[in-house]
Amino acid sequence: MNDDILKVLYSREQIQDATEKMGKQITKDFEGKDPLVICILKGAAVFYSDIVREINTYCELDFMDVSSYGNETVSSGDVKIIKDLDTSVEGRNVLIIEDIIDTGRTLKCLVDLFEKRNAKSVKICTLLDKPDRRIEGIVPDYTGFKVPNEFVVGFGLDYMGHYRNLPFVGVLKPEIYADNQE
Ligand SMILES: O=P(O)(O)OC[C@H]1O[C@H](OP(=O)(O)OP(=O)(O)O)[C@H](O)[C@@H]1O
Ligand code: HPA
Ligand SMILES: [Mg+2]
Repeated sequence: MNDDILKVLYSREQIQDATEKMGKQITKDFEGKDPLVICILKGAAVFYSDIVREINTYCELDFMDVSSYGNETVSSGDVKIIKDLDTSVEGRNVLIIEDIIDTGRTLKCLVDLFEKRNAKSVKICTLLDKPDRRIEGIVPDYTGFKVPNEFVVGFGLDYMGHYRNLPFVGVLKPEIYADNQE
């Protein structure tokens, strides 16, 4: 698996530092607000487990599974809810945790949904932001790194279901993508 990586963009240590910084700020901003901290599966799972342990105030955790990429490197634009929240967002301060904002379609759909469900506030924390590819006007409140316009994998992010377990964020060798384009 490691042989498929062309280059590492963000190491485990760099991600850890960024996560600690974001956690400190989130702790300050959400003190006394008892936020509902939502993990957007599957991509955010790895980052989520780290960031929630840096939030040093009362909060509740919940999970939602949405998907728009399937096995492609380009969003289908069709955001499907595979598993909804167990908790009501009505009157709650919501903090969405994502691995990456790319076109912004996933988050636009989620922010609209939580506003329609009468959340008190909706904020976004993302490990990675790829602003060059934005279609929807989504701006995160907490960002780990701005990434160049490349398809990245690792730390929760997949290509065809693989590489989520890499402990860093990197770029695959071009032949890996080419091998899958028939
Ligand atoms: O800004 P966008 O263009 O919408 O892309 C970002 C979304 O795409 C990926 O999820 P995906 O739909 O691939 O599902 P996954 O999290 O299960 O991998 C990623 O985890 C984000 O949720
Ligand atoms: O660059 C990416 N990598 C993996 N999954 C993604 N989903 C949106 N953008 C990406
Ligand atoms: Mg996702």
